[in-house]
Amino acid sequence: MRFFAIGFGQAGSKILDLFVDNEKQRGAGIKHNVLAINSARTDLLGLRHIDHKDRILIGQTLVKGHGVGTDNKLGAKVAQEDIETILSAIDERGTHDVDAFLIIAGLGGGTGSGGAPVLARYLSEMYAEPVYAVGILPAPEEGKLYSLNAARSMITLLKYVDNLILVDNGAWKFEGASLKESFARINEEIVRRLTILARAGEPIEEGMVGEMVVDSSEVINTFKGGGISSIGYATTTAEPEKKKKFGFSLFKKSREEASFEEDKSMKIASLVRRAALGRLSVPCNIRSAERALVLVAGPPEHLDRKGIEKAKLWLEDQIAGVEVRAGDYPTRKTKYVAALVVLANVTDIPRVKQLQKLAVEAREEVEDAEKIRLEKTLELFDEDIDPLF
Ligand SMILES: Nc1nc2c(ncn2[C@@H]2O[C@H](COP(=O)(O)OP(=O)(O)OP(=O)(O)O)[C@@H](O)[C@H]2O)c(=O)[nH]1
Repeated sequence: MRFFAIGFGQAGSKILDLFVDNEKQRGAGIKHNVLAINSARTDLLGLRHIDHKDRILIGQTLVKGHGVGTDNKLGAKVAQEDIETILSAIDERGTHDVDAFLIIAGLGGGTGSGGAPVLARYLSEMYAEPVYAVGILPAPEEGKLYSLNAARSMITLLKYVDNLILVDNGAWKFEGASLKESFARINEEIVRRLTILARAGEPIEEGMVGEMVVDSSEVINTFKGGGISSIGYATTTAEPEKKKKFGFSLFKKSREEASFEEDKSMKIASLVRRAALGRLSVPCNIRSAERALVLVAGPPEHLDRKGIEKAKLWLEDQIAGVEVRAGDYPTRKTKYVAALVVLANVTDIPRVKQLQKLAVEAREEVEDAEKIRLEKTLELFDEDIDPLF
């Protein structure tokens, strides 16, 4: 699955930077196109792995390289003003072998939160390829302004994207660590999921045979519909296969072998269950998902078709719809077996409801404060003095 991946704003660019590094380290050989876009010059300079030619500073006339200061209306304006520059950069890099666009942004800030929906709108109008967004939700302790930004951005994004994959910073904060301290680890978790998703439909390593191949078109079919998705992930170490000591008699050997195979398939099925029921990118009710996709990656001797089929049947029972796609990706470049579960088009997401409530409160407080400020300022000058002009 080849992405044209765009990191918008600080959070989005940092996550993309890590994704680029990860792909290089693994020698994945999948050619993604990437762009980091920001209105803050220093944030762009801080990136380490994205080529300088793939970094775009926007809004120089309006904010002079200093960012939009958590004002996502200004973020949208800045993106709109420089949309030609962004679209030309995308066009120059080419889109003919791209399977989907992926815009990554923190929804609580200004540049990414305001700019991502503007870009999504243009891309969806101009290109046939699906447009996905990875939206990072602010943690509750970041305050109501962040909630208002995220709620506004989400509702606009949903008008233009083919799917919005949410990540909840609040749910992912690591115990004992501050939110800022947790960022690096949260970003790693996001990148792990994106990396596996990117493996779908790509040529596997030489000499490896995937038993159940998931093509990029199956990912696209899972995500279609323009809803919100949550992604689960679980890993287990791929223990070296114990030398099979299968006794003397032929009968005994086949029984032990069967139980060994059974064990392997149970492990895969339970790994997938852990991914679906464990920490999701945004906590949601699995029973409200319309579709699901399972991808299992790991050393080939640890993958198991029966296990994946079992997991698939189990997921069919769990979700609201009936469409569950599943496949594997054998690789020797890891000591782990990893399972990714996409819960597509989920509708029961308490955090989204809560964010909207906070956003409405924030909007009302802003409006009230403005009204009071105007009244009080007028009261300050209620003596009968004429202005100069
Ligand atoms: N997961 C994660 N979230 C981040 C990171 N950096 C910032 N955030 C979150 O993203 C939101 C702020 O978005 P940013 O990307 O920093 O802001 P921006 O788009 O650059 O916009 P301005 O700074 O206002 O110009 C907040 O909710 C932060 O919690 C990061 O590295 N990882």
